[in-house]
Amino acid sequence: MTLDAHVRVDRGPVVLDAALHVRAGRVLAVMGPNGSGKSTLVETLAGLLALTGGHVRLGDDVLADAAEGRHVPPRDRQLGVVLQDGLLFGHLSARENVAFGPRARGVRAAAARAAADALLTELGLAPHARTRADRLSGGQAQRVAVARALAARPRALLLDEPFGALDAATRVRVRDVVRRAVRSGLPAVLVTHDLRDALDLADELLVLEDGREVQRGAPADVAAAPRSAYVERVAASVP
Ligand SMILES: Nc1ncnc2c1ncn2[C@@H]1O[C@H](COP(=O)(O)OP(=O)(O)OP(=O)(O)O)[C@@H](O)[C@H]1O
Repeated sequence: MTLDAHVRVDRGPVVLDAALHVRAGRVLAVMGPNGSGKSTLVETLAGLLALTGGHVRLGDDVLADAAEGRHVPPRDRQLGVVLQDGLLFGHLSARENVAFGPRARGVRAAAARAAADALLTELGLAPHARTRADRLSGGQAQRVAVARALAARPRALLLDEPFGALDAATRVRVRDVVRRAVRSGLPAVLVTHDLRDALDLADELLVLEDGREVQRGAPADVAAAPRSAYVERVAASVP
């Protein structure tokens, strides 16, 4: 299953115009300065924003096409999405948040709970399975959001800064869980401000500035030959 998109979205001062092609089992990292359009890209792929031009396809499935006026609603896209504002159900426990998607798909309660617990354990959250989401720390909530995205048996992953609130050791652990999920056969788009995430996890790096692609390639190649001051700064941040 390949995620293939060319998205054009007019948003205030920035017009996002970006193309991507991510094969199953591969990760495309997206980096860029604040306001460059990274979240807009993820929200558009997820179906939360309408295209003003272009298309979003997943395998043979057309999720959006501006010319045809087609727009599949977010809940019908079967994507695992982590947005910047995690949007967990605050009154539900971590486990109930993660089990929510499988339950909605008709998985029986005990099986959904067991799957949620397995994911929470992998992500180091077993002690917090029963904690209400609104009582979790930022880094704990972020991991619950990752678990929830993976639990939904998605056809692709869209992750907007999913590691931002994590300490270094936890970050490595969560990256490993994401890597395994991707390698099982999902295309993934990962927005990050940390080049180490791209170097560690991504096959390709797309750099956006002002809504446009300024550089694209294997993460190490992009870092080795910066084509903008932003990329130069990012490359210098990793020894
Ligand atoms: N809800 C919104 N309504 C209108 N414009 C928005 C909205 N959210 C973001 N924008 C604008 O869209 C542009 C791109 O924002 P976006 O959030 O996609 O950037 P980003 O690259 O994800 O930034 P950051 O690194 O800060 O998360 C910015 O000019 C921003 O002001």
